[in-house]
Amino acid sequence: MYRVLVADSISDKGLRALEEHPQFLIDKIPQIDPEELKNIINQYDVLIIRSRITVTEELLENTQRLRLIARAGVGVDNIDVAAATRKGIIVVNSPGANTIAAAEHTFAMMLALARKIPQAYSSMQVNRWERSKFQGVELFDKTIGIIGMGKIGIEVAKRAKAFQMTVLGYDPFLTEDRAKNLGIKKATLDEIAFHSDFITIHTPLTKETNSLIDRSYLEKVKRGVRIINCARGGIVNEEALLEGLESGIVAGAALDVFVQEPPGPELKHPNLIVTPHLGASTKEAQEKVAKEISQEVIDILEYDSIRNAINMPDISLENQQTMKPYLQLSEQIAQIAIQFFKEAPEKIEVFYHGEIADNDTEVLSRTMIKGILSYHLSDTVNLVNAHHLLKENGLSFAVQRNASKIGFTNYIELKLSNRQRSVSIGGTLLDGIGSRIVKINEYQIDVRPEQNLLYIKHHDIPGVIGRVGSVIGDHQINIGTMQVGRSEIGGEAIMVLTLDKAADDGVLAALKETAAIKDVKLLGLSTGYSFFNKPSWVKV
Ligand SMILES: NC(=O)c1ccc[n+]([C@@H]2O[C@H](COP(=O)([O-])OP(=O)(O)OC[C@H]3O[C@@H](n4cnc5c(N)ncnc54)[C@H](O)[C@@H]3O)[C@@H](O)[C@H]2O)c1
Ligand SMILES: O=C(O)CC[C@@H](O)C(=O)O
Repeated sequence: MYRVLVADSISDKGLRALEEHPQFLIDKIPQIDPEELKNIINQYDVLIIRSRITVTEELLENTQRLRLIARAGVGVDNIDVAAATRKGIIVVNSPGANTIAAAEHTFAMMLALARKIPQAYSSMQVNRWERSKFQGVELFDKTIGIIGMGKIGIEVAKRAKAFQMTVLGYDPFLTEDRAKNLGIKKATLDEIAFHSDFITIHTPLTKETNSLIDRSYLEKVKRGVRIINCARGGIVNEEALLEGLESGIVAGAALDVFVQEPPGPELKHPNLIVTPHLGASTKEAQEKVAKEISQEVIDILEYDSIRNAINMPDISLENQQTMKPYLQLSEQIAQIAIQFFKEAPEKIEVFYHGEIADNDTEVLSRTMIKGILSYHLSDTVNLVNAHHLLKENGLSFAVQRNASKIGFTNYIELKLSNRQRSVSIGGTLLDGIGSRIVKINEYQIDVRPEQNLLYIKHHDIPGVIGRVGSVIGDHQINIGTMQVGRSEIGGEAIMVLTLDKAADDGVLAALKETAAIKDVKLLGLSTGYSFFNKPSWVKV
């Protein structure tokens, strides 16, 4: 059972799938205050929020249990994603579900601004009839500059075209071809300033976009420009905007988002219209975001399938079946390799060969890192914080990929090294047969990775195999399979056995007494695979 805290007002209809799922127990506290949240967060596996709650590092310090923060919406600027990543907590959002709502709100704001509807309404509320005071402007034949041509920017562009506006778009990822297909002109930020009658922003708040529309930008705009911000507070510098409105350079502005929400009383001007962060607030969008988030929570926790994580690579439900055996193989390769080390390795190198090299293998790499680090750090390591813990522990990491096959359709090799030693483990997935460990250092083998492997390094002389068999048999342990690999006849060789139960110290000591045996190691492997170390934290 997973416990879920819904700490914001989220559509009940959208949450239905989660509520009806037998594995999830949901508490809804939509108006929870930060102090209460801090006190109870450690009781939950999942936190679902909108933009009201700020998830800080300090809040996360109060939980060892939380594994997933789900943002019912797009912006994750109210979540300290870096702190969540360090703690191994997945952060997901629901991009796209509120795109139409935000694009329509932008248009509602633009029309209200052009026709001074809020001002006219307020005037009539005090029994005035001021027809000439509220003369507006048309959108028809005007130029609109859209900064940020992502999902919402594109929907705004389509609607602007329906109003027969000339559309200029700026986005670092907007290509000439894409602009042409959308029927708009690709422009620079300056061109948008020089030519636009309306400027609307649809970017996230980043270091680059913070105060993007500032005093110096407003010096370049066309006098009488109208500015709309339904993206994030702070992209339009609020003081510069008030100055622009006061001087008349800016004829009007519409803000749905603010540096501080709610904003202070100083953010007022007769030509400034405002809404309290309503861009995503439609019945339809709220149902959609909640439905998407519910499904994501279920998919991640029940099926290890990830779609919209901010701090994890995607692994869709569709390719889950293909990937799962590779995930398990990667983890087992790492577990074998790390058990050859007394001191931690300093360097991790991963080689992907064959068809697998053409795929996004990030999740496999993270699985190997997890397998290596959790040997010492136990279940504090997961796929989310794998890279962070790797850096924190000073290990270097490199990946090489080569689509050409080296004997197998797919081949994964992991090399761990430090100043004392270097170990390479290779594995593959054989069609219809399953996973195999096919290389240990310079030795070719063919071993099915099972829970108990016994590795023996010995001189390639007669009698060793018989001696090993009888020692293990004397200890009442059944041998499943036995594989030998040697570099040259009469030289050094290895033997890898699968055992039905783990060999105890007595077996290992007896084997070590055999003169021809140079090294003996019991390699314990996990069987079954999951992103997290579930048993330790799934509890109600
Ligand atoms: N007011 C609301 O309630 C509401 C609702 C939904 C989304 N939003 C906000 O709207 C914004 C856009 O959302 P979206 O779903 O379209 O996101 P998106 O990721 O689809 O698009 C954002 C676009 O901004 C572009 N961009 C990033 N940096 C840029 C820069 N420096 N200059 C120009 N373009 C830049 C990106 O390349 C991307 O194409 C986000 O900030 C989101 O949080 C607000
Ligand atoms: O939760 C909300 O209503 C705001 C959502 C919006 O700002 C977003 O980024 O998706």
